[in-house]
Amino acid sequence: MISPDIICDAVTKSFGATQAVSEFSATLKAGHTTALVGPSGCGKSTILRMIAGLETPERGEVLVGDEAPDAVARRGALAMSFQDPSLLPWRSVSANIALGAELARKPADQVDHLIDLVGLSGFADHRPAALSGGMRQRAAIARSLISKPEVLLLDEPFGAVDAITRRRLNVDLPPLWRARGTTVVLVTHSVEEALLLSDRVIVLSSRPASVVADIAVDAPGPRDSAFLDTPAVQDHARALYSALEGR
Ligand SMILES: Nc1ncnc2c1ncn2[C@@H]1O[C@H](COP(=O)(O)OP(=O)(O)OP(=O)(O)O)[C@@H](O)[C@H]1O
Repeated sequence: MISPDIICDAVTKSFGATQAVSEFSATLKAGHTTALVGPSGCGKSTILRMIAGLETPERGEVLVGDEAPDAVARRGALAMSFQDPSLLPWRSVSANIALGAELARKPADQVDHLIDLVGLSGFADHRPAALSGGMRQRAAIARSLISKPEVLLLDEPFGAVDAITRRRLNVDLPPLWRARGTTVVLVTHSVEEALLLSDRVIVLSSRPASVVADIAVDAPGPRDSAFLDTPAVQDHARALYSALEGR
């Protein structure tokens, strides 16, 4: 699979009188995971939605490789997992996960593996109403992974997941998308999660979002909770908190 760079060129977006994003520019490298962190309401989801082709910039441009985002989505190469999992209530967990492949016109050949990976073994035949919010979110993550997308957009994907499971998913899921060479953009409120999952963390200002810090997280090898205790990563965490606090 050849994943594309994502290029945001001076992207600006307003909703009526509310300017959500101002002149946001960044090239998000192919096969890398980039985290966007910033204060609540600063415009992170709006940036992600423009990369997904769900919102159109009023000025500037988003390109995924050399294509417009909606073209990439139409050919089934882009998947997104939202804060709100939006599963189909009449479908089982496994059928909801398979839907990610059906919509992308790809084979649904990894449903059981993904159910295991997100810790939903034993719930494959359950309907979403029989799951907790965190379990529904995990099903949505599996649904976004099944089509093996070139571009994966994750908006607070673990927000409702309990702390222990979240920690496990933070360690278990990235090897899957890294092995596939997926270009991933992640929105998270957690500095620790951003450091565990990402090659690069972009800190955004309060609304309208613009870049206030841009930190590369170079770390070959596996990342687990011990990784967060290493001096280099603690330096990154301090720099990120300073940028978030505007110091
Ligand atoms: N469809 C919309 N219509 C009107 N205003 C919107 C719309 N989408 C976003 N906004 C506004 O744009 C601003 C940025 O919203 P956005 O959801 O991008 O922030 P965020 O950084 O993702 O927030 P959070 O971290 O709380 O999820 C907010 O003031 C929000 O109210």
